Amino acid sequence: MSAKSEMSGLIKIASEKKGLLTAASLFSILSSLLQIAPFIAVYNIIEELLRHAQQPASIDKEYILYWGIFALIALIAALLTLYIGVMCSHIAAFSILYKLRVRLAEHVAKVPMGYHTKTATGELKKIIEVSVEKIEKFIAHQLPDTVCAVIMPILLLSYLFWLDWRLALVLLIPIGIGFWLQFRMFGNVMGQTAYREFQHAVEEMNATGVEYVRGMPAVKVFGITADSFLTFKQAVTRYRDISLHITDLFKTPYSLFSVIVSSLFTFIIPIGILLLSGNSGNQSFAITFILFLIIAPSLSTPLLNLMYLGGGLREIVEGNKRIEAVFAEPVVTEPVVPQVPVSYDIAFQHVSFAYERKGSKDFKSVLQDIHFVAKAGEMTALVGPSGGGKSTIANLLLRFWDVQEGEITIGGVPIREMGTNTLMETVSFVFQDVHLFYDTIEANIRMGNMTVSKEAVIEVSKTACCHEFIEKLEHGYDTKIGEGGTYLSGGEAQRIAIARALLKNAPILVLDEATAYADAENEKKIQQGLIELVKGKTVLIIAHRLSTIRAAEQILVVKQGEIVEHGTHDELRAENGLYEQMWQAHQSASSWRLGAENIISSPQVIPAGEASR
Ligand SMILES: Nc1ncnc2c1ncn2[C@@H]1O[C@H](COP(=O)(O)OP(=O)(O)OP(=O)(O)O)[C@@H](O)[C@H]1O
Repeated sequence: MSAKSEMSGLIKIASEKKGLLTAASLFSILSSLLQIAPFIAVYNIIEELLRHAQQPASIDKEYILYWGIFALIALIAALLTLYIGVMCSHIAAFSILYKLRVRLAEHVAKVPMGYHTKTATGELKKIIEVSVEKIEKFIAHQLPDTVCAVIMPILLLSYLFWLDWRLALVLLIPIGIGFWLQFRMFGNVMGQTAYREFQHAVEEMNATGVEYVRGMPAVKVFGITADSFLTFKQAVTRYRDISLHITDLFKTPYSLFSVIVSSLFTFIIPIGILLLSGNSGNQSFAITFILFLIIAPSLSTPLLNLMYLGGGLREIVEGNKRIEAVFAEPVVTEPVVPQVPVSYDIAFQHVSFAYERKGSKDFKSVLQDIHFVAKAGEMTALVGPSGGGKSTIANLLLRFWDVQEGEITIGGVPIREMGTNTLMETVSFVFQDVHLFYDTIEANIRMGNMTVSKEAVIEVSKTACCHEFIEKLEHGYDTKIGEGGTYLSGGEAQRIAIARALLKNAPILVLDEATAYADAENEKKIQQGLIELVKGKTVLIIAHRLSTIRAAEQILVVKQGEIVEHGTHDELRAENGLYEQMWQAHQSASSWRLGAENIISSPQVIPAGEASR
């Protein structure tokens, strides 16, 4: 991407508040102009002092006072206009930021859910927080600062040219060298690549640092061989190497630039003395020369600022690219006239699906020709080895991704024709990894249905076997999750999620390893409650513990993206195929885990994948 098109994205964002930003720039220029005024005052004061150097008594004190007051007023006005300019740019920045964040959040809510599984939450959080914050830096600071850094030297140089073109011309030499050095640092491909690599190294180090801290238990157990430790170590080493490379690359141009730009007056001293020596009686030239010596250092500040702005700009451009990448994610297509199903059979019709590999246009085929009907009012179970594609089948029902081949229908209506809202109202989902919000337990359960009574909340909680432990908490249903040390175990969180899904009372219920964390006793209780509550609903259940789906009207055995067997528990056992092997492994694992007596009727955890191997 060219620098021009990189910048155009930022300019487009900034143009949303064109009026305010134009005002900010105008005030910035005005402030730059007013900052020159004290130099004019100094020039006139020095001139008056030198003119009467032989007879100090004849110095026009009023004249000096006049220019003194002029300089003071100009300085106050410069500060005031700078303040107004900064206010305008900040108001513009924060309202743009607000809109940008809202637009991002709205867009993120509209992209297929699959996007959230491939994009790490931390990455998205960083884009919404950090990258957007950088836009603030650009609009509120960079834009007015750049205007100032460009306009101020132009105005000063014009004034100096007007005073004495020969000395001003000499000043252009170091300034020209300065710009050339700037270009060498940030403008050329090598500098840009190095800077981009440096940015990536910083991000990688931050990300792996977080991972390292999160994975501390594994690091403690596996020590320096723990993956997160090694990756973090590599990231730190890479950061060191690229920092050294950048330092090496920039050390000469950076030092030269700083030295040259900070000592502009050293360039005019020899020329000034030369001109003065050939013109020793010219007092007015002497004053001009002094003024040049005073003004030249003030040219350094905006020029040095330009250099820092150049470096900062790259960071902002990179941040903006990330924001644009989020906006470029296609949203779920919504039908023009959404259809509402009247019955709730789920049908997968010759569905094939492949995941897009991250960062490439390659696809990884995961499901091939999946064809089945999950009848309304019945329980359909998906079982099979790990990685076979069970969760993918369940996720496709919620349009996490759209299928590449075939069709998924509910009550005969293709899910693409239903509209997201109708689909979400029709299907209730309990994931293996539950997310609970930082809110009360009751609010977390009510998410599924805001209008029901407290009694109904308690009722579903009893069914999901969470009422008992909620009652034991200090504030019962009003306990805020995550506050005052209230943290729930995986099993407890899952039971709350089941209660939430039950309260939603949607005609279709999908349970993806919903009771995986429950102990055998609780699982049995939840099952009994569920049997009552799911009567009349279409249930799609994924379970590794085969005992939990024994009663399902239909069991589909999924292996390597295909349905290899289907039938009831008894039919599948009679087939003597993969299901029977899994069942046998499951049975022996249960007796091995629990002992020969089989104290609890429901067997213990053993992943089907392991069992089938
Ligand atoms: N978001 C994703 N992007 C790319 N590949 C994925 C994604 N999710 C799953 N896969 C891959 O798709 C295949 C099927 O995964 P899926 O989770 O559907 O299997 P599963 O049968 O539910 O497994 P398990 O029983 O272990 O939960 C696996 O090879 C997995 O690596």
